[in-house]
Amino acid sequence: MPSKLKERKIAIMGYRSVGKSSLSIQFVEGQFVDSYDPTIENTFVKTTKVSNQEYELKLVDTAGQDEYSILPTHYDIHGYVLVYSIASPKSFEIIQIIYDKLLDMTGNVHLPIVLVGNKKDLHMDRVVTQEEGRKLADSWKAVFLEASAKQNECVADIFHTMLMEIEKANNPVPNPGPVTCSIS
Ligand SMILES: Nc1nc2c(ncn2[C@@H]2O[C@H](COP(=O)(O)OP(=O)(O)OP(=O)(O)O)[C@@H](O)[C@H]2O)c(=O)[nH]1
Repeated sequence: MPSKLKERKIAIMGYRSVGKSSLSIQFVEGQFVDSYDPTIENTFVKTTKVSNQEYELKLVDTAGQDEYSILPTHYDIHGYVLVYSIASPKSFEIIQIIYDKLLDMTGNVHLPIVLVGNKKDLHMDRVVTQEEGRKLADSWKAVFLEASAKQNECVADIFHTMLMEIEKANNPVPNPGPVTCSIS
């Protein structure tokens, strides 16, 4: 018997211009837009299936944050996708500040988080190594992925992994197995 549709809300956070909107649009609409249009706040909705469970996924694409930003408050967020660009050291610095603020804001010691190093297609401009990203995610006990919204690499994995992390947080069960794009 098919299980009931579950509703899940995910916030996508990170420094300006790291590709939060591009990842959302790639996942929801299957396209990449090369122009840059700063986001105020946008919500995307998509139904998707993971491990035989149907989800209605609401993606809250937030306005880019910096070290001085007050994080947007939503009380019904199930998980957080934290994005930096592998070509921007500043965005990697900021993601750590955002993480600290998130823990402060929610009062939780552990949140379902997927850390994403986006723009992995920009090989020549890489300044944040895979190792640095993985280490940071390990320190948070979060999942780490590198992705490219431009080349649609590992984009669906981000959101599917996020849903699995939320499931795990809600009812700890044995790990369903590795995801192709996760780096551990
Ligand atoms: N090469 C490359 N460029 C990307 C990728 N993802 C996004 N971009 C580009 O980076 C710029 C910023 O992308 P956005 O998706 O608007 O970034 P954002 O994080 O939503 O930006 P804010 O709304 O300011 O927070 C745009 O010019 C995109 O085309 C990627 O994977 N590879």
